[in-house]
Amino acid sequence: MSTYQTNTSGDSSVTPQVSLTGVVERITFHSEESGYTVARLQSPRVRELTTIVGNFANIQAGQTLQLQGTWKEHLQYGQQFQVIKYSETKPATLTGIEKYLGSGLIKGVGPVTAKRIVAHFALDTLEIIEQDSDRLIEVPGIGKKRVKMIQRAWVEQKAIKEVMLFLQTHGVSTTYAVKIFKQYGEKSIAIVTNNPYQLSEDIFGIGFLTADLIARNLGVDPASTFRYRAGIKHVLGEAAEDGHCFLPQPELLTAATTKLTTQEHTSTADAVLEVLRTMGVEQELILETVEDVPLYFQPSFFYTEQNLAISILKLLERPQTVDLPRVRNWIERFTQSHKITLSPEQQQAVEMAATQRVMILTGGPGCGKTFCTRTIVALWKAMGKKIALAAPTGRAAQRLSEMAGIEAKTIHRLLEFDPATRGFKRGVDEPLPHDAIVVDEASMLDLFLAHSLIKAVRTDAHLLIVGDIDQLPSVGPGSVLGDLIKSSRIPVVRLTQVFRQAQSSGIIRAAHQINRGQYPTLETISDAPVSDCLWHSGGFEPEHGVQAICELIRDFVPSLGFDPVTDVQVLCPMTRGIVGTRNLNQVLQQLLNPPALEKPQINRGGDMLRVGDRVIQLKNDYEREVFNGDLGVVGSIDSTEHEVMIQFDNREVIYDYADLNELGLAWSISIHKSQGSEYPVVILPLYMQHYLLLSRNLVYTGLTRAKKLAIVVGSNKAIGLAVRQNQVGKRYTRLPARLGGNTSSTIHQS
Ligand SMILES: Nc1ncnc2c1ncn2[C@@H]1O[C@H](COP(=O)(O)OP(=O)(O)OP(=O)(O)O)[C@@H](O)[C@H]1O
Repeated sequence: MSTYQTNTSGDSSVTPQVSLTGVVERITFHSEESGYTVARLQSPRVRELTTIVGNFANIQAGQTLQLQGTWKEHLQYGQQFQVIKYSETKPATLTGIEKYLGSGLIKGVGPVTAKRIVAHFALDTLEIIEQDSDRLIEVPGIGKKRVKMIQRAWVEQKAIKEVMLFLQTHGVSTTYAVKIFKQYGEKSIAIVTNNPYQLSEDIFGIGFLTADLIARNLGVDPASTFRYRAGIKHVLGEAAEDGHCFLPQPELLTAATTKLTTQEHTSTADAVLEVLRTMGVEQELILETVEDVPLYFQPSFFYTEQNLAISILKLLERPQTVDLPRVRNWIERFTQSHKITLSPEQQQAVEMAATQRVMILTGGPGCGKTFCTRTIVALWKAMGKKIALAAPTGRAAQRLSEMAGIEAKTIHRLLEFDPATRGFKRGVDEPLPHDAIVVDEASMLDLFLAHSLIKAVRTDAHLLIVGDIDQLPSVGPGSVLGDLIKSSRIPVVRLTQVFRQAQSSGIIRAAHQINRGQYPTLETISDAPVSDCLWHSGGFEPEHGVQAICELIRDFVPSLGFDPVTDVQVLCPMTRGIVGTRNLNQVLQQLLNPPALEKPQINRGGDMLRVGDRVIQLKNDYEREVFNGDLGVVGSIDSTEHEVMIQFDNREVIYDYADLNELGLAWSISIHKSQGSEYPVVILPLYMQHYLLLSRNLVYTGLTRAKKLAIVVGSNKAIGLAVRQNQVGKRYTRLPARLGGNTSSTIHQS
């Protein structure tokens, strides 16, 4: 039996503490994050169920609890028992045991199996599972495989409980406790006690602040070098999340000093500098001094940037001998037979693809990048080259396949990612077998992916990098496409002419206007719109915007023949706020996928995830082969196996409950996450509440995700501000300098 203290602030001085015993009948609400729980308890000899409220680590229906707390009168819900402390005893009645076993506590045992087990072993059930679990084979319908599964799950849940108890007392939520356990197993407590900051390196979702809280609860000295090192790395990690490959010393010092100062401890720049220098000497960080400014890199960033530059220079070194008149002849015959005319810029690009090993093709929407790429692919085919097409995301690869008429792969797949080694099979030692490679949506290439790709390209192969430089930079660190162009080392063709077919599109016109810093032409919404690029003022307040978005999705969009559930994507500049993704997801879920009896759902940290919900993957998961930004739909929820099935395009992928924080609702997603994808209809809320994030390339990227219809919702002021703002999102990188490019300052902000 274990005793747990809950965090509820029961005012015991006013109402006396009393004891209460009972069996948990059902859980009304449980927050995985905080453990805050509302449950219904059946007490012996009491007819009515009691509502209990408090923080619980791992509460399950069927548990027998002994509680201490106070009675409270809740204005809305009446009398409740506010739990201060609780302990658990094993259930003692047949029904209690059955409920406990079947509550989902053990993977592999649902209510039906629980009934069978209890019918066989009666009151000895729990003792047998604990001490003589091989006997489970005696239960009809349970085979050897299931026995093994139950044995494993039983041991795991016991160990989890222990780890939970330890972590809860040190301020960690139950969700993270499960993740910590999954990562470290039985070593969890030892690792956390030894170095709580390890968690922030190993576990997705645990950052320095959570680790710091645990460390504080464990009594780690706030002035310890140990803590300072973790704080400095954390600041560099945060900078990487903002896209930087390094930080100059002054910025790093300021940020780390602030981060390391707490109520009990004041950190100083001198103290941080001392630790920073040691980290440099010990190569825990790489120090590079440029123009007298010390720059600090995480080692992997430094070496990757350096090696990427070396790989590119190597590709550029190999000369290419081509018979240019023959190429021109081929282009003439090709364009004549296909009855097309290439613009001079396009002609230049096609010739360059034959004569240069590496080149970049850039330009805005409708300028014919795809058209040109198709011609280049045809030329390469005619030259007898073995060709590969790739893009950073599944969606972008799919689009490229459709447009180019040959199979395109994600870069991960092209490079043959191996989940076992967490590395790519293709690389310097085993390069790609292709003679010519096209990589599309190159604005999404971050430092690491670009390096993995380029080092796998044979030095005698061709590489065509296609991308729109005005789009948002990659989610990951670096600004590779921009840097490659800036270095002036790689030949670039910029397509600038918008083709007639594209000129009629209001979306394309608005995108080019935004790029030039002009207020875009948007048609005010009406019942019979002419343009495909519309504007709805969205009222004065963000609340009105939410209402407007709902009405657009419910009434307007279907009136134009679009499906409100599958065709529309709401893209927001940010997560927080009333018109942020978090709130809109709640509202749109209610509108588009409301609760229903036939739709199972699970509570995930206070948010519901329901069958039919649109979801987005939030990190690269190489084992499941699902990548950051992939969209799917909740297909089914299995409360016995603790698993959720997500349908991604044509693939079903299973998630354990504990891994559900890899997913977020996607009725509304951030513009950043939408890169590389296109949707029939895009709704783009832009409000002054977003002003810190509003920028030209953000709105440009959001708008150009729309294939058939874009609706901007929000104030003119916010749209105007975004269009004028061209200076945000600068990133620290040294790639242009490493390529030996003509950069005025070598400490580069791309
Ligand atoms: N040389 C050309 N002659 C005739 N039409 C062209 C030519 N180049 C492009 N187009 C047409 O212009 C339109 C836009 O071209 P394309 O789709 O290749 O642009 P893009 O730069 O790839 O745009 P996006 O970035 O939006 O995908 C298409 O309808 C295409 O067929």
